[in-house]
Amino acid sequence: MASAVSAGYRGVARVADIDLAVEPGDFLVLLGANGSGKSTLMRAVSGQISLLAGAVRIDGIDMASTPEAAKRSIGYAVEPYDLPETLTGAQYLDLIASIRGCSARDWPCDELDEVLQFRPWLRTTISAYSLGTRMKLSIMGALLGAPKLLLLDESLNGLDPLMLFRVRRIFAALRAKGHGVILSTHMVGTIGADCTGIVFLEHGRCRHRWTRREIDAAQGQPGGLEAMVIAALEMAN
Ligand SMILES: Nc1ncnc2c1ncn2[C@@H]1O[C@H](COP(=O)(O)OP(=O)(O)OP(=O)(O)O)[C@@H](O)[C@H]1O
Repeated sequence: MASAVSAGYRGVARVADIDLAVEPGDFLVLLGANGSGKSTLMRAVSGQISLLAGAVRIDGIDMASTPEAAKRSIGYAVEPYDLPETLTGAQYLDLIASIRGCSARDWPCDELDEVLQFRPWLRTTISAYSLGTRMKLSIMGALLGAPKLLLLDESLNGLDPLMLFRVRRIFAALRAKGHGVILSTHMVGTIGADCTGIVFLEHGRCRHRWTRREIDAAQGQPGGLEAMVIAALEMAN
Protein backbone atom coordinates (compact mmCIF):
# COMPACT_ATOMS: atom_id res chain seq x y z
CA MET A 1 0.00 0.00 0.00
CA ALA A 2 3.00 2.33 0.42
CA SER A 3 5.87 1.97 -2.05
CA ALA A 4 9.21 3.76 -1.65
CA VAL A 5 7.48 6.64 0.15
CA SER A 6 9.41 9.79 1.00
CA ALA A 7 7.60 12.67 2.69
CA GLY A 8 8.24 15.66 4.89
CA TYR A 9 7.69 19.36 5.25
CA ARG A 10 8.57 22.31 3.02
CA GLY A 11 10.38 19.98 0.64
CA VAL A 12 12.60 18.41 3.30
CA ALA A 13 12.15 14.63 3.62
CA ARG A 14 11.55 13.39 7.19
CA VAL A 15 10.80 9.82 6.13
CA ALA A 16 12.47 8.23 3.13
CA ASP A 17 12.11 5.15 0.97
CA ILE A 18 9.53 3.35 3.13
CA ASP A 19 7.54 0.35 1.93
CA LEU A 20 4.45 -0.77 3.86
CA ALA A 21 2.16 -3.67 3.03
CA VAL A 22 -1.19 -4.11 4.77
CA GLU A 23 -3.40 -6.97 3.65
CA PRO A 24 -7.02 -7.42 4.83
CA GLY A 25 -6.96 -8.41 8.50
CA ASP A 26 -3.38 -7.24 9.10
CA PHE A 27 -2.26 -5.33 12.19
CA LEU A 28 0.95 -3.50 11.33
CA VAL A 29 2.92 -1.65 14.01
CA LEU A 30 5.21 1.31 13.29
CA LEU A 31 7.73 1.42 16.10
CA GLY A 32 10.21 4.21 16.63
CA ALA A 33 11.62 6.73 19.08
CA ASN A 34 10.23 10.24 19.39
CA GLY A 35 10.99 12.13 16.20
CA SER A 36 11.72 9.00 14.15
CA GLY A 37 9.01 9.90 11.62
CA LYS A 38 5.99 7.80 12.64
CA SER A 39 3.47 10.66 12.50
CA THR A 40 4.96 11.98 9.26
CA LEU A 41 4.55 8.54 7.68
CA MET A 42 0.97 8.32 8.97
CA ARG A 43 0.23 11.75 7.49
CA ALA A 44 1.72 10.65 4.17
CA VAL A 45 -0.27 7.40 4.09
CA SER A 46 -3.50 9.23 4.96
CA GLY A 47 -2.95 11.90 2.30
CA GLN A 48 -2.56 14.80 4.73
CA ILE A 49 0.84 15.71 3.30
CA SER A 50 2.02 15.21 -0.27
CA LEU A 51 4.64 12.65 -1.11
CA LEU A 52 8.09 13.76 -2.21
CA ALA A 53 8.55 10.35 -3.83
CA GLY A 54 6.84 6.99 -4.06
CA ALA A 55 3.15 6.06 -4.06
CA VAL A 56 0.31 5.20 -1.67
CA ARG A 57 -2.60 3.01 -2.69
CA ILE A 58 -5.52 2.44 -0.31
CA ASP A 59 -7.80 -0.47 -1.15
CA GLY A 60 -6.33 -0.33 -4.66
CA ILE A 61 -6.97 3.42 -5.08
CA ASP A 62 -4.07 5.79 -5.75
CA MET A 63 -3.86 8.58 -3.16
CA ALA A 64 -2.07 11.11 -5.39
CA SER A 65 -4.46 10.95 -8.36
CA THR A 66 -7.76 10.30 -6.52
CA PRO A 67 -7.30 11.47 -2.91
CA GLU A 68 -11.02 11.86 -2.14
CA ALA A 69 -11.76 8.25 -3.11
CA ALA A 70 -8.67 6.88 -1.35
CA LYS A 71 -9.42 8.75 1.89
CA ARG A 72 -12.93 7.29 2.04
CA SER A 73 -11.39 3.96 3.10
CA ILE A 74 -9.30 5.48 5.93
CA GLY A 75 -10.18 6.11 9.56
CA TYR A 76 -7.48 8.24 11.12
CA ALA A 77 -7.09 8.51 14.89
CA VAL A 78 -5.15 11.73 15.29
CA GLU A 79 -2.55 12.22 18.00
CA PRO A 80 -4.41 13.17 21.20
CA TYR A 81 -3.07 16.72 21.33
CA ASP A 82 -3.90 17.31 17.65
CA LEU A 83 -7.65 17.17 18.47
CA PRO A 84 -9.44 20.54 18.09
CA GLU A 85 -9.32 21.97 21.62
CA THR A 86 -12.34 24.24 21.39
CA LEU A 87 -14.86 21.62 20.22
CA THR A 88 -16.79 19.28 22.51
CA GLY A 89 -16.50 15.53 21.94
CA ALA A 90 -19.98 15.48 20.40
CA GLN A 91 -19.10 18.33 18.01
CA TYR A 92 -15.91 16.55 16.96
CA LEU A 93 -17.81 13.35 16.21
CA ASP A 94 -20.43 15.37 14.25
CA LEU A 95 -17.62 16.96 12.25
CA ILE A 96 -15.97 13.64 11.37
CA ALA A 97 -19.37 12.09 10.55
CA SER A 98 -20.22 14.96 8.20
CA ILE A 99 -16.90 14.49 6.38
CA ARG A 100 -17.48 10.73 6.16
CA GLY A 101 -21.12 11.10 5.16
CA CYS A 102 -22.36 8.88 7.97
CA SER A 103 -24.18 9.36 11.28
CA ALA A 104 -22.21 10.44 14.36
CA ARG A 105 -23.03 7.07 15.96
CA ASP A 106 -22.21 4.86 12.97
CA TRP A 107 -19.69 2.69 14.79
CA PRO A 108 -18.85 -0.93 13.96
CA CYS A 109 -20.12 -1.99 17.40
CA ASP A 110 -23.19 -0.91 19.38
CA GLU A 111 -22.96 2.01 21.81
CA LEU A 112 -19.21 2.57 21.48
CA ASP A 113 -19.40 5.70 23.64
CA GLU A 114 -20.89 3.57 26.43
CA VAL A 115 -18.38 0.73 25.90
CA LEU A 116 -15.51 3.24 26.27
CA GLN A 117 -17.19 5.06 29.19
CA PHE A 118 -17.09 8.27 27.18
CA ARG A 119 -20.69 9.51 27.54
CA PRO A 120 -20.04 11.83 30.50
CA TRP A 121 -17.52 13.70 28.32
CA LEU A 122 -19.60 14.23 25.18
CA ARG A 123 -20.67 17.80 26.10
CA THR A 124 -17.31 18.85 27.56
CA THR A 125 -14.72 20.85 25.62
CA ILE A 126 -11.75 18.75 24.48
CA SER A 127 -9.30 21.15 26.16
CA ALA A 128 -10.48 19.76 29.53
CA TYR A 129 -9.88 16.09 28.60
CA SER A 130 -7.22 13.86 30.12
CA LEU A 131 -4.85 12.01 27.78
CA GLY A 132 -6.89 8.79 27.94
CA THR A 133 -10.17 10.63 27.28
CA ARG A 134 -8.61 12.27 24.24
CA MET A 135 -7.48 8.87 22.99
CA LYS A 136 -10.98 7.44 23.35
CA LEU A 137 -12.44 10.32 21.30
CA SER A 138 -9.74 10.01 18.68
CA ILE A 139 -10.43 6.28 18.31
CA MET A 140 -14.21 6.81 18.27
CA GLY A 141 -13.78 9.31 15.44
CA ALA A 142 -11.55 6.93 13.48
CA LEU A 143 -14.09 4.11 13.78
CA LEU A 144 -17.01 6.15 12.38
CA GLY A 145 -18.29 4.52 9.22
CA ALA A 146 -16.17 1.37 9.81
CA PRO A 147 -13.36 2.28 7.36
CA LYS A 148 -11.33 -0.45 5.66
CA LEU A 149 -8.03 0.86 7.05
CA LEU A 150 -7.55 2.26 10.55
CA LEU A 151 -4.56 4.50 11.21
CA LEU A 152 -3.83 4.91 14.91
CA ASP A 153 -1.14 7.45 15.72
CA GLU A 154 0.07 6.77 19.28
CA SER A 155 -3.57 6.05 20.11
CA LEU A 156 -3.24 3.34 22.78
CA ASN A 157 -0.51 4.62 25.11
CA GLY A 158 -2.77 6.41 27.59
CA LEU A 159 -5.66 3.94 27.90
CA ASP A 160 -6.23 2.08 31.15
CA PRO A 161 -6.08 -1.75 30.98
CA LEU A 162 -9.84 -2.32 30.69
CA MET A 163 -10.28 0.28 27.94
CA LEU A 164 -7.23 -1.08 26.14
CA PHE A 165 -8.72 -4.58 26.28
CA ARG A 166 -12.05 -3.33 24.90
CA VAL A 167 -10.44 -1.32 22.11
CA ARG A 168 -8.26 -4.27 21.11
CA ARG A 169 -11.34 -6.50 21.05
CA ILE A 170 -13.07 -4.08 18.66
CA PHE A 171 -10.00 -3.99 16.40
CA ALA A 172 -9.82 -7.80 16.44
CA ALA A 173 -13.48 -8.03 15.39
CA LEU A 174 -12.86 -5.57 12.56
CA ARG A 175 -9.76 -7.42 11.43
CA ALA A 176 -11.73 -10.66 11.33
CA LYS A 177 -13.98 -8.91 8.79
CA GLY A 178 -11.02 -7.95 6.62
CA HIS A 179 -10.21 -4.44 7.89
CA GLY A 180 -6.56 -3.48 8.31
CA VAL A 181 -4.95 -1.59 11.20
CA ILE A 182 -1.72 0.42 11.42
CA LEU A 183 -0.64 1.53 14.88
CA SER A 184 2.30 3.84 15.54
CA THR A 185 3.93 3.72 18.94
CA HIS A 186 7.17 4.40 20.73
CA MET A 187 6.20 2.00 23.53
CA VAL A 188 7.11 -1.65 22.97
CA GLY A 189 4.54 -2.70 25.60
CA THR A 190 1.59 -1.45 23.53
CA ILE A 191 2.43 -3.52 20.45
CA GLY A 192 0.18 -6.48 21.29
CA ALA A 193 0.83 -10.14 20.62
CA ASP A 194 -1.68 -10.23 17.76
CA CYS A 195 0.21 -7.87 15.47
CA THR A 196 1.11 -9.27 12.07
CA GLY A 197 4.15 -7.12 11.30
CA ILE A 198 6.42 -4.53 12.89
CA VAL A 199 8.34 -1.81 11.05
CA PHE A 200 11.07 -0.17 13.11
CA LEU A 201 11.75 3.42 12.04
CA GLU A 202 14.95 5.25 12.88
CA HIS A 203 15.69 8.79 11.69
CA GLY A 204 12.96 8.47 9.07
CA ARG A 205 14.19 5.21 7.58
CA CYS A 206 13.14 1.61 7.99
CA ARG A 207 15.85 0.17 10.20
CA HIS A 208 14.32 -3.28 10.63
CA ARG A 209 11.08 -5.16 10.05
CA TRP A 210 9.65 -8.27 11.62
CA THR A 211 7.28 -10.59 9.81
CA ARG A 212 4.28 -12.44 11.23
CA ARG A 213 6.34 -15.62 11.36
CA GLU A 214 9.14 -13.96 13.39
CA ILE A 215 6.63 -12.36 15.75
CA ASP A 216 4.87 -15.69 16.33
CA ALA A 217 8.21 -17.43 16.94
CA ALA A 218 9.20 -14.77 19.49
CA GLN A 219 6.03 -15.39 21.52
CA GLY A 220 7.37 -18.82 22.54
CA GLN A 221 10.79 -17.48 23.62
CA PRO A 222 11.76 -16.14 27.06
CA GLY A 223 10.74 -12.48 27.26
CA GLY A 224 8.49 -12.87 24.21
CA LEU A 225 7.95 -10.14 21.68
CA GLU A 226 9.28 -7.41 23.93
CA ALA A 227 12.66 -9.16 24.36
CA MET A 228 12.98 -9.62 20.58
CA VAL A 229 12.33 -5.95 19.89
CA ILE A 230 14.53 -4.68 22.73
CA ALA A 231 17.43 -6.87 21.50
CA ALA A 232 17.16 -5.22 18.08
CA LEU A 233 16.98 -1.74 19.61
CA GLU A 234 20.09 -2.50 21.69
CA MET A 235 21.94 -3.57 18.55
CA ALA A 236 20.89 -0.37 16.78
CA ASN A 237 22.43 1.79 19.52
N1 LIG B 1 4.75 20.11 10.89
C1 LIG B 1 6.07 19.92 10.85
N2 LIG B 1 6.89 20.80 10.24
C2 LIG B 1 8.22 20.60 10.16
N3 LIG B 1 8.85 19.53 10.70
C3 LIG B 1 8.10 18.62 11.32
C4 LIG B 1 6.67 18.76 11.44
N4 LIG B 1 6.19 17.68 12.11
C5 LIG B 1 7.26 16.91 12.40
N5 LIG B 1 8.39 17.47 11.93
C6 LIG B 1 9.76 16.90 12.03
O1 LIG B 1 9.76 15.65 11.38
C7 LIG B 1 10.55 14.70 12.10
C8 LIG B 1 9.71 13.47 12.42
O2 LIG B 1 8.68 13.90 13.31
P1 LIG B 1 7.42 12.98 13.60
O3 LIG B 1 6.45 13.81 14.38
O4 LIG B 1 6.96 12.37 12.35
O5 LIG B 1 8.07 11.85 14.51
P2 LIG B 1 7.34 10.81 15.49
O6 LIG B 1 8.11 9.54 15.36
O7 LIG B 1 5.88 10.77 15.22
O8 LIG B 1 7.61 11.46 16.91
P3 LIG B 1 6.77 11.34 18.29
O9 LIG B 1 6.87 9.92 18.75
O10 LIG B 1 7.49 12.29 19.18
O11 LIG B 1 5.35 11.78 17.99
C9 LIG B 1 11.08 15.42 13.34
O12 LIG B 1 12.39 15.88 13.05
C10 LIG B 1 10.12 16.60 13.47
O13 LIG B 1 10.78 17.70 14.08
